[in-house]
Amino acid sequence: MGVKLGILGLGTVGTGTVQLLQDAVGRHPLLGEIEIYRVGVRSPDKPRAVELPQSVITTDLAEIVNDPAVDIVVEVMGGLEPARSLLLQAIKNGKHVVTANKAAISRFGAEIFNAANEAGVYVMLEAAVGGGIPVIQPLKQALSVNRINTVIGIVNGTTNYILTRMQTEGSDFGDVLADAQRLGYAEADPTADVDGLDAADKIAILASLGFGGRIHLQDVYCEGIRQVSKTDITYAEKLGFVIKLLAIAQYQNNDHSQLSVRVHPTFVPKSHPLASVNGVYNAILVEGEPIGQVMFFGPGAGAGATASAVTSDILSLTAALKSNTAAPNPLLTCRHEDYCQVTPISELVTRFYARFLTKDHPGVIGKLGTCFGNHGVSLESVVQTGFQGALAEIVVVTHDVQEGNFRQALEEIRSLEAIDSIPSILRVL
Ligand SMILES: NC(=O)C1=CN([C@@H]2O[C@H](COP(=O)(O)OP(=O)(O)OC[C@H]3O[C@@H](n4cnc5c(N)ncnc54)[C@H](OP(=O)(O)O)[C@@H]3O)[C@@H](O)[C@H]2O)C=CC1
Ligand SMILES: N[C@@H](CC=O)C(=O)O
Ligand code: NA
Repeated sequence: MGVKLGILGLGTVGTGTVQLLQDAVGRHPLLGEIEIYRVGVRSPDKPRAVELPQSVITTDLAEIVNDPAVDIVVEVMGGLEPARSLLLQAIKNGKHVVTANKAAISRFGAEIFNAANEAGVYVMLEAAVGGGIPVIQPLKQALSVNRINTVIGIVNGTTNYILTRMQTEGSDFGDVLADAQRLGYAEADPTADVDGLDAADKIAILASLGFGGRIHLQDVYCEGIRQVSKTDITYAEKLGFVIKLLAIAQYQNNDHSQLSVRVHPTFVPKSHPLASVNGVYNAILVEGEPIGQVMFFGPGAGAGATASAVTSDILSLTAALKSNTAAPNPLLTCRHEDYCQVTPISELVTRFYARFLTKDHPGVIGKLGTCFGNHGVSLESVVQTGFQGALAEIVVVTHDVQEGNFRQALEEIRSLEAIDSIPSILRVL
């Protein structure tokens, strides 16, 4: 007997998934056993890129998760509610679940996974991080024998696409964002992409898998790309860097009591493997013992890529249903009960890039140096390249410094009469 899917949502990802399932020839033979049984949408009369019998489509999503005939619920509708309630209801009804919804998992993961463990069903989420890149399954299975000490990646396709085009074409932020929306990369509300919130959801999920405990989303430090200007992109280029929105989960100095989880635009040295990841591509670099470094690279958003991840989860569940064993597979379930202790951003040790606009007074660079020195911040380079109107532009890159000390130095610098403004402060990898 076929495995019956109830799909919630027929937008970018839902449509891609249906297209893949309807075109099964040459793919895994088990796909032939999967039936698209019900599909839930908001607007049934919307023109669709896929053909489905009218009887399959419904606007009553509760009916899908409560239908005893449905084996697997595929949640590709997005948003927090009603997605959360529908997922929980499906689980309560004993259905396995596939979701691409990192926003719901990063916020309600504990509730959802506890319910799933209690009901003896699986929650699969390969599409939730890195789009089509297989990264959840490797962290849960193949890499889980390693002690992980770093997960660092470019995990938002929209912002990587925007930064790449700003860098290569000098394009304006707004125009490029509109293109990312048209291409189906951006979230329904692109604020989640641009302000780093989508990447924060994703690194919370990856950190949880890599570091053996749940993550409170509010512990993830998050900055987006709104403040990244063409001027900073040009300085980065001159200094041998590119600017990337990085999501990082890492033990500081190999100290397991110091887990830092954060998202921010970052100066990445051009020689670093993440520096050449451009456009909608994502990459996740995992460092563990004994394996060393492993990097996952591929398309991080878009219909086909994300459908590949969703359908691979559907396939794994189909195989589990077919194998008919009662005991849950411990490699597919969530084993976490406790939360990780996350170190505050003020304790981060990193390098910084800062750009200052100053009055053209003699001795300004010396005064900056004194303020930094007062707080133990040592400078790697100081450059004064030009003027913005009547104001001189000074750029500094520091050596490693504790963030709290750096911020205190900036406070002192802000109070200097010669300082007009500090338009940019970015961390350096
Ligand atoms: N787009 C991408 O590249 C990626 C997206 N994701 C995630 O996948 C999920 C889906 O994203 P995406 O496909 O882009 O989103 P879309 O906005 O394109 O599609 C959402 C779909 O869900 C339906 N829907 C939404 N809310 C309701 C509701 N309350 N009742 C009934 N139907 C509803 C919509 O119906 P209708 O069509 O009638 O409006 C639409 O078909 C999100 O969680 C997203 O974060 C993950 C990886 C990549
Ligand atoms: N909006 C997201 C979609 C995939 O998760 C992105 O741009 O990466
Ligand atoms: Na993935």
